[in-house]
Amino acid sequence: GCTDKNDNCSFWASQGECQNNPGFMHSNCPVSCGTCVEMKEEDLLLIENVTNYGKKQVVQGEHSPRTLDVIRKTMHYMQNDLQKLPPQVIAECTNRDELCAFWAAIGECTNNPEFMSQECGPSCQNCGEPVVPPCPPLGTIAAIQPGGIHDMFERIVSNAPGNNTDIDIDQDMTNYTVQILSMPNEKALDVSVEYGQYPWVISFDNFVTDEECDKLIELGHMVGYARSRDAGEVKADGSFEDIVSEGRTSSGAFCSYPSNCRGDDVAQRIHDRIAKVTGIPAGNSEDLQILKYEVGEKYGIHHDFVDQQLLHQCGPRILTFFLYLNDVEEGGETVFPYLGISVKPKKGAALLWPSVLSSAPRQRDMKTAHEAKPVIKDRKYGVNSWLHMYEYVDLPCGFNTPYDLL
Ligand SMILES: O=C(O)CCC(=O)C(=O)O
Ligand SMILES: [Fe+2]
Repeated sequence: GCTDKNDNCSFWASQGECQNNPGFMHSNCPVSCGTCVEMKEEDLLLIENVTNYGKKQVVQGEHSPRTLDVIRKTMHYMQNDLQKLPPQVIAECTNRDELCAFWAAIGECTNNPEFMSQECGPSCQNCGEPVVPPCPPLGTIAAIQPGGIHDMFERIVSNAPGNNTDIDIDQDMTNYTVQILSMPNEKALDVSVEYGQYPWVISFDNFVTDEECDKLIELGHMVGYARSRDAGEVKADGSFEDIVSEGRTSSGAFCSYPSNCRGDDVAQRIHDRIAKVTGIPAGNSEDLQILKYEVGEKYGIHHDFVDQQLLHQCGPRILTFFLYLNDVEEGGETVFPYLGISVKPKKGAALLWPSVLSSAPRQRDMKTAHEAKPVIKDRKYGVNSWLHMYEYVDLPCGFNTPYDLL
């Protein structure tokens, strides 16, 4: 029958996740999303028949018609086309997950081809075919070329209005100053030595006004700060366990359009300001993740780069723009253990660092692993803006659902 598969379903639904993350929600929380459907006799038979080719398929929610369509095509493919292929291919061709047909119906065969070919050959009707990595989506271009991160940081440092009185600040810009916490030495421009080089890390003062800080905190409360899920929980596609916030005990709220947050004037102004300073379009930023740490809460050492996103249309996270929304009496520092950097939270301040190498912007820069120290006295509020290589907002980012629920 039609049931919710997670205790948090009704909470997530109340936060607008049915609209925000329909892929994940409609298959896991159909009751809370109100998307259970009555199945026809012939459809039930179809679902029964396709179990000859792997796991029984889940058909639920508003995507049911398209999911059934995939199953019909799967049956035809398995009974006709597949039979012309070598026996080893036939033997390997099976749906290994109950969500294969659903994923195929929402476009994952093209958005996430490596995973889908492995797990869901019948549903994608491509058993034995070589995997073609996804092209960058039409109409968007890579935000950063090799060397571009280095150039960007140099530009940000020399253009900071508070450091340089020649720069006019327009209406929505603040009079921020910039300090360099880490930068490559001269040889950084020689690509071949970059692995041994230090990355850029810079901090900003007065990047966000007091009023904007207060508004962002309030938006977080409006959306609702949800406690991070425990590390090790199996994700919708079963493969993200070790990426998930190892050691995060704080709470977070994603400032999305469906939760009436991303469209807010202040949220938009912050996205625009970050875009103006970095030169990376606002659409390449994930929804602002507003964080709340109570006394004792922390985020253990981790890296913001997510390997699986290399296969997604949005591409990897290339930069983290982190905002501090309040002064914290004690604790709560952001620490980069490999760089000897420790930053104390300060209202309106910000921190910018790359997740990737400037010379090879699809490769993780291990040196920017970092942690948030436990808050000792007070409460800490912060914001993540994760900037991607490609457009994030208007195009599907493969399986962004599991991250969006962190
Ligand atoms: O709270 C901080 O200082 C850093 C948080 C962080 O690294 C993250 O959320 O990925
Ligand atoms: Fe982080």
